[in-house]
Amino acid sequence: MAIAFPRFVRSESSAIEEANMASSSSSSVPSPPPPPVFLTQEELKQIAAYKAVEFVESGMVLGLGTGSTAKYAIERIGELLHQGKLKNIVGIPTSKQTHEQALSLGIPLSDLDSHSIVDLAIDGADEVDPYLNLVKGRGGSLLREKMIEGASRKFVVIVDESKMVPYIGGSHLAMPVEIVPFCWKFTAERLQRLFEDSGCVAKLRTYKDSDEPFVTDNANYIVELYFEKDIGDLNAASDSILRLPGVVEHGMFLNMASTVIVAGELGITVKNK
Ligand SMILES: O=C(CO)[C@H](O)[C@H](O)COP(=O)(O)O
Repeated sequence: MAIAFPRFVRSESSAIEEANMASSSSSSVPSPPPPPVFLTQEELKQIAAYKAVEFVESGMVLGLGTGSTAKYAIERIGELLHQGKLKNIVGIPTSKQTHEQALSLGIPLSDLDSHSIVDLAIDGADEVDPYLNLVKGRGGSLLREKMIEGASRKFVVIVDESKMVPYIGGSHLAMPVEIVPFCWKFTAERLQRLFEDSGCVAKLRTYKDSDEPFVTDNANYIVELYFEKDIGDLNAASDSILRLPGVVEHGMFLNMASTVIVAGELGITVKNK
């Protein structure tokens, strides 16, 4: 699919790169401004993903993210490998779904046991706050994502602008917590109680159109936390969640992203830590 690239790219922490803004006409009659380009959310995701793949170099060990945005980055990596523009790439997939996609594209795969240091990971996110803290895992892969992205020298996050929030929990959508299935109600209640001052409601994730609990790639369940109000100190919240027996991992990725690429109607913004 042809991509309608936005008219400029803005980097907040380094140089500002503006493209296609100047008129190429030398006539004295000013040419009319170009018509506005309206991009779909899918196109924005693809634009962010392709921009992130510009960071990929031959010989790298790559963390391959999960979800509808990461999918475009993996597709692009596969394409560049086939064109011979990238060579000797090793991918470490963050989910079974991504493993399947990467296999189908012929991307050589490995794992953290064989490659404990990852050069670059590229993945989507559900929320990004102004400090580049993230919520991830609405696709259910937060544990493997956190292990692989936590082992990465550089972690590039790709989002469309709808994912930007003023504070973590600010979308009022779910913040996922992976828990063991054993006595899940007990763990869910304890999680809800931890954040009762923030109006937290904890719900077990089920499959769409079914009451069956959603089961992660690690054979665990996911409890989704909904907050009415800001949960405040994120590191304290993280510690208190992880201290609960029964919790495996949560979807707050604090201080992990090195770069966030945000694709919006007006262009791409590259935010660096
Ligand atoms: O964390 C994730 C999966 O566990 C995804 O990266 C996150 O949910 C964003 O997904 P999408 O790009 O489809 O919006």
